[in-house]
Amino acid sequence: MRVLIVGCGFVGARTADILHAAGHEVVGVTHSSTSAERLIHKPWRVMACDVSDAASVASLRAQCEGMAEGATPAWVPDAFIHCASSSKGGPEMYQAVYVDGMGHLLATFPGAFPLYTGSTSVYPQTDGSEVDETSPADPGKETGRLLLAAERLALENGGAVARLAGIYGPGRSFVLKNLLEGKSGIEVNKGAPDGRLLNQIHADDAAAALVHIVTQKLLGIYNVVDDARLTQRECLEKLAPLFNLQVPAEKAPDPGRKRGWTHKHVSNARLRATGWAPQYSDYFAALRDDPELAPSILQLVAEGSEGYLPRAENILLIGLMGSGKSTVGRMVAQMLGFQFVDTDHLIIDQAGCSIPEIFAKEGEPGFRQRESAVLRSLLGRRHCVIATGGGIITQPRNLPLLKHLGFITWLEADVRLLARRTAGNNDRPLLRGEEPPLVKLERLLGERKPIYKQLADLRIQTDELSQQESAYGVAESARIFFAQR
Ligand SMILES: Nc1ncnc2c1ncn2[C@@H]1O[C@H](COP(=O)(O)OP(=O)(O)OP(=O)(O)O)[C@@H](O)[C@H]1O
Ligand SMILES: O=C(O)C1=C[C@@H](O)[C@@H](O)[C@H](O)C1
Ligand SMILES: [Mg+2]
Repeated sequence: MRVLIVGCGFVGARTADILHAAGHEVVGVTHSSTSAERLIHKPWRVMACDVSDAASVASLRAQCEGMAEGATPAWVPDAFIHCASSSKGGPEMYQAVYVDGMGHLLATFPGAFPLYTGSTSVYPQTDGSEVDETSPADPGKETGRLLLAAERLALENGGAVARLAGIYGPGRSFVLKNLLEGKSGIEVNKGAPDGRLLNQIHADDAAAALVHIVTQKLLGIYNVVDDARLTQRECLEKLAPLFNLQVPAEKAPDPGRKRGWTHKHVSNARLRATGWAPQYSDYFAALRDDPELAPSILQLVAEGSEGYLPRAENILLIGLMGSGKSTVGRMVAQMLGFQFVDTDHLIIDQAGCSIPEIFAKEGEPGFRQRESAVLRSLLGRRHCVIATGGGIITQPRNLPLLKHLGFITWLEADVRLLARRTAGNNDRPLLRGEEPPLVKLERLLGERKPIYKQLADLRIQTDELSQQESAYGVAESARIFFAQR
């Protein structure tokens, strides 16, 4: 199938990736040549076009036709997906991008199946009711009415509309970002004593839904939302403790909300009945199973102008194999009355086999995936001493999690000492390869040192110290660190 994807943003680019990987011919369209450049590495074609301008859309068609050289028939799309965004503009932008844009695409590609991506914000209900595609959609705001006008164009021309709920994914989650930045509240009023009902969808699931609708040419309107029925209170009461934060206070709904204040639960039953199901049934499943979601938002907050990342009251030990993370960690836990946790042990328990067996069966990538999942599962824990695996810092996605999870100590020791300490057993597959252990440890130190250094709140050179002395140093430094925060 030949598909034109107009608007290759957060959902559009993913949709193009899925279609391309499934063997479809994809042309991705962005609104300017600068935005096209950002997608230059994609395996599908990218073209620039301003959908609000009829001449620009005509030129897009000419560019598509020009793709097929010589005698082969011109490249004409079998379907197009309008998922361009007005980038937060007002009614004029909505009219230009959504309504005029849809009109230009329909006129220019008359034979193509049209899919318009709208929004569940068109349902105006404020009574907490369950809404489906047959429920009244009559938003009070002008912008909402323009979304409906664009929808009508798709429907009247034998196409489909996907009404997307609030999209989140790696790098984007307003709920978590606001919470971490201390900006969230439970928006209550008389009709919603527990705050609004949240209707959300993971970007991967949204993209999979668009692919599902377009490849099957499903007709009519489909809500694209996950399976959860979740009030703001339920969400924040579960989310805040996961990040060691207080549940935010209640507040009045913000009258300036871009798409108005609504309180309804949007049903996905119609789309589910056609065979689509979300990979992430709710937001918490995504936090657990999407390896990038939580780390990316923690990173965003850490980099943000306010830059304050909440740190949980735990102690983490990092460092090379044999540096004493497990041994010293156990002692620190005892000194402070903290619980001792070892990520390597959690991985072994969860996998039901040893680390060398995991490496043999799944390779190092399999082991690293398990290690990241174990780290995510520690979100919300406090008063723990966490001994980590020596290579946990090799995965960039683990770094914001480690930083958030607590006070980080890097245990250092001379590599010859490490080689001696680790010589006695076969639990460390990385030291049982072709390379002699000392050479391997030296190489790993070279690769990892900058990351250990960047991450550590405290470095302890342990060569001359007993295990008790190291443990005492960690415990006292952590005590001071937490007392000062
Ligand atoms: N400061 C120390 N002095 C003497 N021996 C030590 C010291 N720290 C650790 N050891 C010994 O070194 C060996 C390896 O230590 P340990 O298992 O705690 O390392 P680790 O950092 O957890 O390694 P890995 O990354 O492989 O889990 C153990 O036998 C331990 O008793
Ligand atoms: O340094 C490493 O990469 C490793 C250290 C151990 O703790 C284990 O996590 C595993 O053997 C890998
Ligand atoms: Mg260990």
